[in-house]
Amino acid sequence: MQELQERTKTSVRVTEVFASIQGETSRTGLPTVFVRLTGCPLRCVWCDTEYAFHGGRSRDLDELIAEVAAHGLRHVCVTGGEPLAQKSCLQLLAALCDRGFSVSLETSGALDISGVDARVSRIVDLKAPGSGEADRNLWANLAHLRSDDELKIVLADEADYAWARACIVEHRLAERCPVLLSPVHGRLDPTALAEWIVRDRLPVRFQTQIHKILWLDARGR
Ligand SMILES: C[S@@+](CC[C@H](N)C(=O)[O-])C[C@H]1O[C@@H](n2cnc3c(N)ncnc32)[C@H](O)[C@@H]1O
Ligand SMILES: Nc1nc2[nH]cc(C(=O)O)c2c(=O)[nH]1
Ligand code: SF4
Ligand SMILES: [Mg+2]
Repeated sequence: MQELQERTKTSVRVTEVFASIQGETSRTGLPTVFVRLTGCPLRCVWCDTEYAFHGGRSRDLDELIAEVAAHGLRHVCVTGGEPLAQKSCLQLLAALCDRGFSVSLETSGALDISGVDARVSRIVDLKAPGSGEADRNLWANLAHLRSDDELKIVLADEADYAWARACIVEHRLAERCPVLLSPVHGRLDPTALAEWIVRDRLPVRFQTQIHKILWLDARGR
């Protein structure tokens, strides 16, 4: 019996668990526990989290949730790597919701979001051409978005901005959920992006990664 229980225990591969200030999305500024899952099938050229592509440690779900709870915070952000690349991520998200946490998920937009627990706020990236991964966008995800989800487009240059603007019109993105536009850190001038958004009266929210103002590119922050 003991042996059977061991075998049926759910596990998930994790790179790091840490407490920080949420640096992105409309939850920006909230003290949050981050659970960074290992592995990603994409290779965005500007990715700031390449250290999560490999390695990590296989963690039992109950034990992982106990570690999250020990931080004593209400908000939890599951990210990666690409969290949805591991099937057990869906169980992790549901279990965190069951435990009463307010949960957000950061996902690339290349994997199906339809199986994610409805209590989770899903932050879905649309990959612009400058990422090198625009072919991976799963456009069918758009139909699953709810008002408490968010779309995020990270922009490397003005061509990416023009692409994002066209997408917003063509796919009526702003009618589905809030849309965030973010500069690639250290590459696109945030002021230029802010000015384009105001100039074009774009129905989006400008964001930058505030954790990089606070802690630069430190890991686990
Ligand atoms: C590291 S990813 C992990 C989650 C998922 N794989 C994704 O791409 O959404 C978390 C967020 O960081 C953003 N990001 C990664 N590198 C960045 C950079 N250099 N500048 C700005 N945002 C970046 C991604 O676009 C994504 O929104
Ligand atoms: N402080 C902080 N906020 C974040 N929001 C989303 C992050 C991510 O890597 O997905 C992140 C991160 O890595 N650090
Ligand atoms: S999908 Fe996310 S984790 Fe994967 S390479 Fe792109 S930004 Fe990095
Ligand atoms: Mg990050």
